[in-house]
Amino acid sequence: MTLVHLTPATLPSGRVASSRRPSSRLLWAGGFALLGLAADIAAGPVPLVFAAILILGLGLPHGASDHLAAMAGRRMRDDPVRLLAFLVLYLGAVAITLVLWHAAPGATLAAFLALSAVHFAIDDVSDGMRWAERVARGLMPITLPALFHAEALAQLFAALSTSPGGDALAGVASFLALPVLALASLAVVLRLRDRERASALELVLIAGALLTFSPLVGFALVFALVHSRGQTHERMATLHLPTLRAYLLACSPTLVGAAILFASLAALFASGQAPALNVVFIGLAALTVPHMLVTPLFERRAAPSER
Ligand SMILES: CC1=C(/C=C/C(C)=C/C=C/C(C)=C/C=O)C(C)(C)CCC1
Repeated sequence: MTLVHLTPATLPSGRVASSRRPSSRLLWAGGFALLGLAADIAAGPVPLVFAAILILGLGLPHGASDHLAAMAGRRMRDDPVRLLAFLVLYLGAVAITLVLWHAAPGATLAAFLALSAVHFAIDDVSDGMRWAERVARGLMPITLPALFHAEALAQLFAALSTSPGGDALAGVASFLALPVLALASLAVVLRLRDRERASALELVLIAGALLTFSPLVGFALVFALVHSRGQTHERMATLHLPTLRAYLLACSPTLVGAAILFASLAALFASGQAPALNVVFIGLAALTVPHMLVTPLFERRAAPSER
């Protein structure tokens, strides 16, 4: 529901509400979509750079508070052992993912995509069960690009695994794309029935973006503008940080660390010594694995007052 939130204010219940009007949110989304279109038309490395900026700039902040969610309201200096245990487990999950990816790239990419679908399905619907919408929101980013960009998707999946692995996964995505589109249409109808036009429109825009743009650009737009934005606002509410400024300040150690890491990578790219792009991608994907475990494990406990 994130095209629906932008400038938050804390409600008496502790939840975060938006003071942005839907029309202004749509304008923002339209502006980003135009940039995405320009990136796809420019081709070459531009779509990749556009996707990287969007994913890192707008996508990263929602995961930067994972340690705060895990501390469940405690201050770090009050429970350093918990923080240390969290960091060890977090980095351990990253390391295990990297080892698995090295040992069995095809199977690990498949598991990563499945876990991501579950993550989006859990996080991106906040009101009620809505099974059709959950399955659609989970699977759309992975399957819909296969309808009109099957070859590009297969190439990306192959770069992250093996050539036969990439073809097989893109084949599964193509097979699922139409049923997923049908589920998304059902979800739109159900939202319209409930007079929730903003949610219905958001679903239509997600599907439209994933069908239209190249796979990386479409994914980056949906990930940054829908998933990450929604989850940033959820975290702000859960952690009782009413403004974006307060949230970013609370996450600043992670954000500064990430900025140093990505600036070093950019410097390596500039000097021609960078690791292969697929290695960078796999590293980023591995970093999201513990993040995907944090929400179900810790988040609901972080704000007992909201239960
Ligand atoms: C569909 C698709 C991709 C899948 C990305 C996924 C599934 C990312 C998941 C990220 C998560 C779960 C972040 C959590 O916050 C690639 C590889 C970019 C290639 C282009 C198409």
